[in-house]
Parts: sequence; C-alpha cells; structure tokens
Amino acid sequence: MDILQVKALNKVYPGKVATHALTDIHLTIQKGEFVGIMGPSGSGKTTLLNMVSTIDEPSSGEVSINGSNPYRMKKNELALFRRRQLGFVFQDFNLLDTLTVAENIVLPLTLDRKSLSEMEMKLKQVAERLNIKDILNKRTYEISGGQRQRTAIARAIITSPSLLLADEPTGSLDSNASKVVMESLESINEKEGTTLMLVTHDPLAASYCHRIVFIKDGKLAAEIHRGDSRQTFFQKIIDTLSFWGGNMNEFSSVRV
Ligand SMILES: Nc1ncnc2c1ncn2[C@@H]1O[C@H](COP(=O)(O)OP(=O)(O)OP(=O)(O)O)[C@@H](O)[C@H]1O
Repeated sequence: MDILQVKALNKVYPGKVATHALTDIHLTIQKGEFVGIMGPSGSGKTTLLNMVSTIDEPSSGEVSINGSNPYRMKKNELALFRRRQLGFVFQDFNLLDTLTVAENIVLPLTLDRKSLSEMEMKLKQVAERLNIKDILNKRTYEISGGQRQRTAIARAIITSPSLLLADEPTGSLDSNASKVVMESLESINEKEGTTLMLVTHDPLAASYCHRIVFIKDGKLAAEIHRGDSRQTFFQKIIDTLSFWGGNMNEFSSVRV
C-alpha cells in the first residue's frame, strides 16, 4: 500500500531570478518503508520535505498521502489532516521549555481533546518505546540533546501518524546520541510499522534507512537499497554521495 505518492512535482521560488528548486519529481513510499533523502546543500531536500509536510505548496504536480491530496483540502480539514496523519521531527527538537517531557509528548492528544486515560495509556507506550520513562517529569532544559530528540519523536508518534517526517534529526547531536536516536527510529519502524521519510546529510544516520533517494539540482539523481549489512550500505552511501558530486566536507566523518 502506498503511503506517499509524489507525481511530476515542480517547485519554483519566484524572485528577480526564479529558482527551480524541484523538477519533475516522482516518488512513492510504501507502508512500513524507511526512506532517506540525501543530496548536496541546496539540492532541494528541504523543499521536497516541505511539499510533503504541506508547509509550502508545489508549483505543479501531485502529492498524495494515504490516498488524500492535502492541497485540495480546506484550511481546517488540512490542520486536522496534518495533526492526525503526519508526525514531524526537527533538528532543533521544537519542544516547549515551560512544559515537562510528559506534557510535551501528550500535546497533540490535548489538542485533539482525548480523554485523560487514553493520554496516560499512550504516554506510557511511547515512553517505553523511546526509553524515556524515567525523565517524564523533568523540564526539557534538564535533559540531554539525545533525550530531547527522543521526547520529540515520542510526541511525533503518539498520534500513530501514517507518515513520520524527520528533517536532520541528528544534526544537533554528537555521534553517541545520534546512534541512540537512529536506533529509536529504526525500532519505531520495525516494531510499530511506522513509515518514515528522513532528510539527512549524515551517512551514518542514512545507513539505518531501507532505501535512499539522492537529489541533485532539484532532480532525482539516484536510488540505492540496503541489503543485509548496514556497514556495506554505509560505504555505498559514501560512494554514491561522492559520485553525485556532493561536497564530502558537508558530510560527517563518523564511521559505523
Ligand atoms: N523560500 C525560498 N525562496 C527562494 N529560494 C529558496 C527558498 N527556499 C529554498 N530556496 C532555494 O531552493 C533551492 C533548494 O533549497 P533547499 O533548502 O530545498 O535545499 P536543501 O537540499 O535542503 O539544502 P540544505 O542541505 O543546505 O538544507 C536552493 O537553491 C535554495 O536557495
């Protein structure tokens, strides 16, 4: 079953000199897949993520998520659709410092006016999955970067979204915390069957994906699939990045 279908997608940013950020993108992501998007700086990764997350509108083409085209929805319908069908994880966590970890996590359910017992049950489930049970009563400034990102992931999955979108989720973390965060995303994908789309510069983070789509100058340039070995996939990612002209200085030097 297709969770995401992107067809003939184009995005032009108008201006004195218009930027053709995406050209004729076709991309399908099936239920349960874990797909990475990579490419050099300015290649169009964030633009693609913004079109899928409905943050910004395509200039032409189609986006379909779980069978619905969000760009044909009215404003209220779209807000509800985003809250129920999509989960977001960002580089800088986007947590509210005035709330505890638990309050941050249940925020989407509060907005949906779910009962207290349902919130407590779901909070327990996601906190166990992300291994953050012991920090639920802390404020977000009292926990580490890796714990903050796991809190953000817990908040993103508490509504059981059809598609979890992650934009550089390890970008602000050291290599140990990155590993724990990527293992958490992998476990959510494997155990909950959550479909994931991840934008990253980091080959190590990308090596957790099943499939990586490379973008160059706004066009799809290559696609590689992971076999049994993450180590081999990591090397394949490095090779593909250097072949497609990414500046290797942009990529982290971590090793599996
Ligand atoms: N709001 C905007 N207005 C005008 N041009 C934009 C806008 N956002 C992005 N661009 C341009 O579109 C192109 C693609 O940018 P995008 O941010 O999608 O790239 P990226 O691959 O995510 O880059 P990075 O890895 O550096 O984040 C670039 O040339 C960028 O300058």
